[in-house]
Amino acid sequence: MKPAIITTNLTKKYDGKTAVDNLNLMVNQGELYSLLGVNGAGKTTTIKMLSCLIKPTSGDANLCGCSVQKEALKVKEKINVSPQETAIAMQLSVRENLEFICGIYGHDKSSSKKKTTEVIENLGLSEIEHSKARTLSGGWQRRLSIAMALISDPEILFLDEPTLGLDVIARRELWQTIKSLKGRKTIILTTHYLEEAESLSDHIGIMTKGRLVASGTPEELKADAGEDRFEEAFVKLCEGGIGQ
Ligand SMILES: Nc1ncnc2c1ncn2[C@@H]1O[C@H](COP(=O)(O)OP(=O)(O)OP(=O)(O)O)[C@@H](O)[C@H]1O
Repeated sequence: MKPAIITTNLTKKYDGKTAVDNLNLMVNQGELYSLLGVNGAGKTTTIKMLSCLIKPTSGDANLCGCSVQKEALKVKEKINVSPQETAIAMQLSVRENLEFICGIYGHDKSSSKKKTTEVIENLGLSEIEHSKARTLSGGWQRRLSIAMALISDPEILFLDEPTLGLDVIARRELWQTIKSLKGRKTIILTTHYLEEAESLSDHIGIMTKGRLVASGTPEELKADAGEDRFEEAFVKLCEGGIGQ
């Protein structure tokens, strides 16, 4: 398997305070990797550095062969982000939102229609394609937000807390959408829902105070912590930092 992301001593300091501390992780192409950690652990800062929204203080990350320090523009062509705060135009329909994004990426009218239809079909949005975004439930809005991020055909997709605030049914429906992308895209997910990480991830990294304190498959992490339940393993690994 080829690596999609390799970070080397990736570090971010804010006014001398270290938010991400010499992070070394590797994510293989086509896998779903979850970054977990308690509030303030450094997950969002890591995602922001990997998606070139902020510059690392030191160290580097290589995404699909390109350095975030030296080739940020090339990295941006290969990735996309479905952010926590949705970037949907509420007065537009689902189709109009997607066609608008196609325009930003330089598609002409007929190619926009074709690409939009393809993404609508792939993400199961057909029944709501003509609904105004503002009339959609939170779950549908998140699905539209992911669809918008897929218009550019990114090799790597970042999903920052994609199911935050969704009810349990909508959350599980979104899991199906995310599962349907597995293997086709490299996905980096942050979440506070441990059951979600356990159910969806190929590999999980656990961060505490800016450092990666454990990494492995959900089964490996449970075995490392000597726990049957993932939640117990997570707490133990956060506190003890074993299992690297
Ligand atoms: N722009 C900023 N300026 C100063 N400090 C910051 C900034 N952004 C983040 N931090 C600090 O960096 C640390 C890591 O924050 P970060 O948001 O990456 O954590 P997180 O794991 O994503 O947390 P959460 O789960 O609450 O979203 C925290 O101590 C935070 O206060």
